[in-house]
Amino acid sequence: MPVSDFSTRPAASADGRTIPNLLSIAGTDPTGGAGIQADLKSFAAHRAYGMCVVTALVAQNTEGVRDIHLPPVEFLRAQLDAVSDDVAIDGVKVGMLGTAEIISTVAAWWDELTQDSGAGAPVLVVDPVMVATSGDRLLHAEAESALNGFLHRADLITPNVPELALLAGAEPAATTEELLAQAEQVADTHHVLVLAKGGHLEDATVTDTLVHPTDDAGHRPSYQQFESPRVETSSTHGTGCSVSAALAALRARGLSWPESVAQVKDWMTSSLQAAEALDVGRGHGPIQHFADLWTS
Ligand SMILES: Nc1ncnc2c1ncn2[C@@H]1O[C@H](COP(=O)(O)OP(=O)(O)OP(=O)(O)O)[C@@H](O)[C@H]1O
Ligand SMILES: Cc1ncc(COP(=O)(O)O)c(N)n1
Repeated sequence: MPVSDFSTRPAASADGRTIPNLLSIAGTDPTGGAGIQADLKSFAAHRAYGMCVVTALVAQNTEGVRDIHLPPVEFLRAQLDAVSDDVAIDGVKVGMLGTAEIISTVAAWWDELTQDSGAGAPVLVVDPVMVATSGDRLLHAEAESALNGFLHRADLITPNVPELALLAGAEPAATTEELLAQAEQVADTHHVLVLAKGGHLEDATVTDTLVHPTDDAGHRPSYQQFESPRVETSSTHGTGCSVSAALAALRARGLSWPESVAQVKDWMTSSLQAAEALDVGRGHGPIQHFADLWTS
């Protein structure tokens, strides 16, 4: 956890910029609902300038993943350097990493980028993408321990129910209580703030919870819970990607984590409600990122 204070952070405008520069490091979805394509829409919906570095080219659609092509890691590093040699980055969202080699390449770049920056480091949100909604694996099973070794760098991680179970080495939680116990374990293991997302539970209310690690005195700040009504829709492809990108953007704009989560939950509810106006694919369709913008 590189940021000592979990609740406040200077806005990107502290050095004169009012529109933060946000980078997504993730895989692709040619149907535009998940991965990098979702992240860029989410950055734009939250008034941030979006940039992207591709970790994996994924031949997928709303029905599932067909194939994955991994560019050489030297080329991944070249993409990362091309951005950071030129642009002041205010926030980074990391999604699909795929392999241990990709994880160590991104980690080395991040460590060099931030070695002297202290609290001035970009916001880092890690969505520990492992398995797609369709059930297809997006992270090699043998890379799970490498992903565990990456997480302490993050300001916030945003696992869903199955991802939190894999990180905690447990069965997927069936209740919010089980989810929170796993989140506490993961928060303490990696000393990182966890947003435990409840989308995969079946309650009529979807609850996401910010779970802090214990501090040096063994004290854990109280949970902050964010509830919203469950929207009945099959258009949930890319919700996790979109939420993590939105949180990175709002935090880089200077909102606290609780303010960011509250705002993103409201936005996600309207994006899911408006998704039926889209007609994209036969499987799990995308959300409507711009529902609040396209009012006519
Ligand atoms: N049906 C729903 N109605 C309202 N909010 C939802 C619904 N499903 C998910 N959300 C919200 O969307 C976000 C993503 O939740 P979820 O737990 O589904 O993550 P995820 O599994 O990573 O997403 P993805 O479907 O992209 O894999 C959370 O903020 C959650 O509260
Ligand atoms: C490149 C990429 N990253 C992440 C996801 C997860 O999204 P979902 O669980 O909604 O399929 C995905 N399908 N593809």
